[in-house]
Amino acid sequence: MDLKIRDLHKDYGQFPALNGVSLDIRSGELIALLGPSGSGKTTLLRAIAGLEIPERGQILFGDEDALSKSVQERNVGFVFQHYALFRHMKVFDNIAFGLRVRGRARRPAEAEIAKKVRELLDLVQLSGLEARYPAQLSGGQRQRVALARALAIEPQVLLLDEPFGALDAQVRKELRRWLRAIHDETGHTTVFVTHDQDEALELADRVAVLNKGNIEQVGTPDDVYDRPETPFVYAFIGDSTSLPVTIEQGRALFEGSPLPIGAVDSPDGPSRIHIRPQDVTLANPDDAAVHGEIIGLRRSGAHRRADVCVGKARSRIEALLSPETDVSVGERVGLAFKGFAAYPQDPTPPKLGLARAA
Ligand SMILES: Nc1ncnc2c1ncn2[C@@H]1O[C@H](COP(=O)(O)OP(=O)(O)OP(=O)(O)O)[C@@H](O)[C@H]1O
Repeated sequence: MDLKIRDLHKDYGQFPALNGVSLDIRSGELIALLGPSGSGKTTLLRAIAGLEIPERGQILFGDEDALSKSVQERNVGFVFQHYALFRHMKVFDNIAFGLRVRGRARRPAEAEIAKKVRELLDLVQLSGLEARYPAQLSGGQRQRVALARALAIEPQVLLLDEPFGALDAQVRKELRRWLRAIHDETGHTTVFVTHDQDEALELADRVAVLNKGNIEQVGTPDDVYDRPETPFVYAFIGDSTSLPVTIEQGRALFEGSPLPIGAVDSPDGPSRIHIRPQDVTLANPDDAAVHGEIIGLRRSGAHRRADVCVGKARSRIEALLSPETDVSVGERVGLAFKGFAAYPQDPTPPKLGLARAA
């Protein structure tokens, strides 16, 4: 079942939560809606489910107009961040619920429901726990029950709203891999809301990056990370810091001096050079065009991160260093850049570059 969303608008009073969103979701695809808090992810998911009525636009399930259908008719499976399991029902009955409440004509026989529930318990690796109540399960187990319950109705589309948001980091990571494996096994068209970029990049076939009710970019994890189309996507996905520059005939001038990053394919005028911490290397301060003072050093997983203050405006540039790098706070260092992105003040189009020594 593929999904087409066309020019969707949803306002809350004067506030446009969705501002003309268009998105094609392919059958069997796992797509992540990624964006900061308030960017419209949940509103878009709820509009697909039929829980929000948009002011304008179109939602097609295959070739059928979904907006003229009720929530029930759309037959979507929904999993929320805060497990909405029925507390007074055992795991088995929670999973069976969606099948049991169907009208008589569509309701399977109880033996068939039991078979389906057992298959799902197996799929979500909870066999043996069917007689427990939700209160007797861990958070991760409850979310797996919620997923089994959503899958029981054989939904046309599976919608997941930060399903692991309330869980601790280790459990989140495990469930992420587990969800991907289940998706590969069942092949449901799945829309997954998250504000966690690692989760989106690791899990999804494609990522739609939302900002202020608009989609800024849709692409594979590699597309959005390596080829961000807007400064927002560059800054939101992956770490980066930036320097104010002036572009003059393809050269980037930082406080009047040319940066040794080669030609910048960007219009003349004020601009910013954005740099990822892993693209910053330390150099001899007497030879480097950009130099500054280390104002902070901290351990970050397998690396060390250094904050370097550069120029008269004391712009902050972050560098990712090997833990053995022998530097200390207060030290003067030079900086070289292996890669960068330049965005004119008027933010399109982006120009990504590989820095070359001048
Ligand atoms: N029922 C409502 N009434 C008024 N404003 C709302 C309502 N629901 C959402 N909004 C506003 O619409 C915007 C988008 O909300 P939405 O929940 O879709 O964002 P989100 O990207 O899912 O955020 P989060 O990651 O925090 O859940 C927000 O600014 C929010 O305050």
